[in-house]
Amino acid sequence: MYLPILQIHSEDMPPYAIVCGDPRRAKAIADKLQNAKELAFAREYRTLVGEYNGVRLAVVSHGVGSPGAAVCFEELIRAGVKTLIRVGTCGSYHADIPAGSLVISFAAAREEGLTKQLVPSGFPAVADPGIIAALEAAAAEVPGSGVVRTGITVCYDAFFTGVEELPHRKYKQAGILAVEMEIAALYVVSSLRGARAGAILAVDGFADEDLSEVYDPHTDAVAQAVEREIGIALEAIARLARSE
Ligand SMILES: O=P(O)(O)O[C@H]1O[C@H](CO)[C@@H](O)[C@H]1O
Ligand SMILES: O=c1cc[nH]c(=O)[nH]1
Repeated sequence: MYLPILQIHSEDMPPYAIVCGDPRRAKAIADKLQNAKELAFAREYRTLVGEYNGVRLAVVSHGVGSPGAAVCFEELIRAGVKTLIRVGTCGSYHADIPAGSLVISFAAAREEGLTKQLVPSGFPAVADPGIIAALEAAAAEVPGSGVVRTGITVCYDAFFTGVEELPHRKYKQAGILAVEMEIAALYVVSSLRGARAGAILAVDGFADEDLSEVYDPHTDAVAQAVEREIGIALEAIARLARSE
């Protein structure tokens, strides 16, 4: 089967995939694989395949924001991908989860618009527990400094605030760890289409006004956290593959 938006053939796709927003991050992840090959680079969707410790996997960029990312997730699942791990960045709500920390998201509050067009408001955006366990186990093994926390994240469409206030204060008070823009789509689409998903995020700053300073996602601390989460996601996939 030919997937017209990603511009890939399902026959070329393995059952495991790492997904991320940035096409350059996708290439950086694929550079850690053996026999890596780029299959397509269409719009924001860069698809590469390779092997990690004998496990074939794809690495695919989905761009910024849920509608475009959902197109990517839908086509990957149609192509036969069964396990998707998002390796992203996020803004933290808490002073003790500063830039350079990692957040494993086991569920997402659905503050974006895309999933409202797919499922009723009561439908949860949840990760696969096996993937979360594999990410946590891999995080305990992959070296690196900095906080690693597992919890709930919130998914927005807006990155910059307009004249309406984003509900940061309420979600922070409710114990949400961090904000990003695609996990709700990933978890809902995966649930609907019979795939399993999880996500790990590198904190690149603070998301709300109480804590925010100058936003700079290009620091050494963030780069090191991204490097570490890539290692954790690859190890998690190796663990999942070994257990199957
Ligand atoms: O680093 P990525 O994977 O792109 O994730 C986060 O970064 C982007 C915003 O800068 C959004 O896509 C958000 O979800
Ligand atoms: O969506 C995002 C991603 C990274 N950092 C943020 O503050 N927000």
